[in-house]
Amino acid sequence: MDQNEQDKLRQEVDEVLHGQRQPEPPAGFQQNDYSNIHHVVGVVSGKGGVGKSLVCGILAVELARRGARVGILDADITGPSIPRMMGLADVRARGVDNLLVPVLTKGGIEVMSANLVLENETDPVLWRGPVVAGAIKQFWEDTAWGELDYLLVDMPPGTSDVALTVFQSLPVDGVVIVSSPQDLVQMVVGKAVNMANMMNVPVLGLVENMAYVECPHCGERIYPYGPSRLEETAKAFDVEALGQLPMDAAIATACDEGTFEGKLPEGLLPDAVDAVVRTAEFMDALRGQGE
Ligand SMILES: Nc1ncnc2c1ncn2[C@@H]1O[C@H](COP(=O)(O)OP(=O)(O)OP(=O)(O)O)[C@@H](O)[C@H]1O
Repeated sequence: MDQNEQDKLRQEVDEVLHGQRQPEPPAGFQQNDYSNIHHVVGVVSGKGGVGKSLVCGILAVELARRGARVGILDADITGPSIPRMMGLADVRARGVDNLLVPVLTKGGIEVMSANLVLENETDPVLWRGPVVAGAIKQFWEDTAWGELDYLLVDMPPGTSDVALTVFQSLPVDGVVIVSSPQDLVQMVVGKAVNMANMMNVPVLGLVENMAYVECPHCGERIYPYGPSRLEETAKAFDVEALGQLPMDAAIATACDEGTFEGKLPEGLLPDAVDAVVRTAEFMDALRGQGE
């Protein structure tokens, strides 16, 4: 790099740092001729292990039960849990020509995940950020999704550069934020809300997972972390409260055994599912106006 180029670069960095200019986003990923994805909805969390994949799975199953064509893009490349949960732990995705073909669950949900292309489910994914971003690009550009009403993206936890790649490169209509009761207190959820706001991605609302335990005898709800702060937190960040899920050993077992899709009780998180459908209808109306 010669002196002129160095000076130009330094000036650009300076302008970005001092807020006079926005960094250039990478060009959006392109859909291929074998995919027609109408709506993309992300499921995010401020940190790992709070049940983001679980909520992603619930939304997928419930939307499919309502008759929608649904896919899940598991963008949690280094910690993919969707295939096992959906009973696909021993299945591998096929390739046709230069395209990957998503794997179908028993209920007809299309899934693409790093675990479906690795030789063994237990192989660790030790890829650096740009390689992980490349995998997400492949799962979008080089995967034959066919016609889908909804593609749910199980996002990597937290606010990493991979999460930024998804926001910047996929046409995300909105995100559902998942949190645990402790996150609501520690404001971890604020990071996820702020990230979505900074990326101009609408927040559909907030789900609180593991909010309570239900007594198996009398059905009483016990709140091990104290009274729920879902409503209060949602209000503080000006987002919708989309419901709570109990801590339930049956859910954990169904995720581990891969029987989730069949065993999931009907009608979980109805407000979250409605929010996804409403957003899709709104986006359709907007796009219709633009035509
Ligand atoms: N409500 C719940 N009741 C019982 N177990 C749960 C519940 N929610 C999640 N789990 C269990 O906790 C573990 C983590 O859940 P999950 O994979 O959905 O979290 P995640 O936020 O997607 O994690 P990661 O950050 O690794 O992507 C899983 O084993 C799951 O079965």
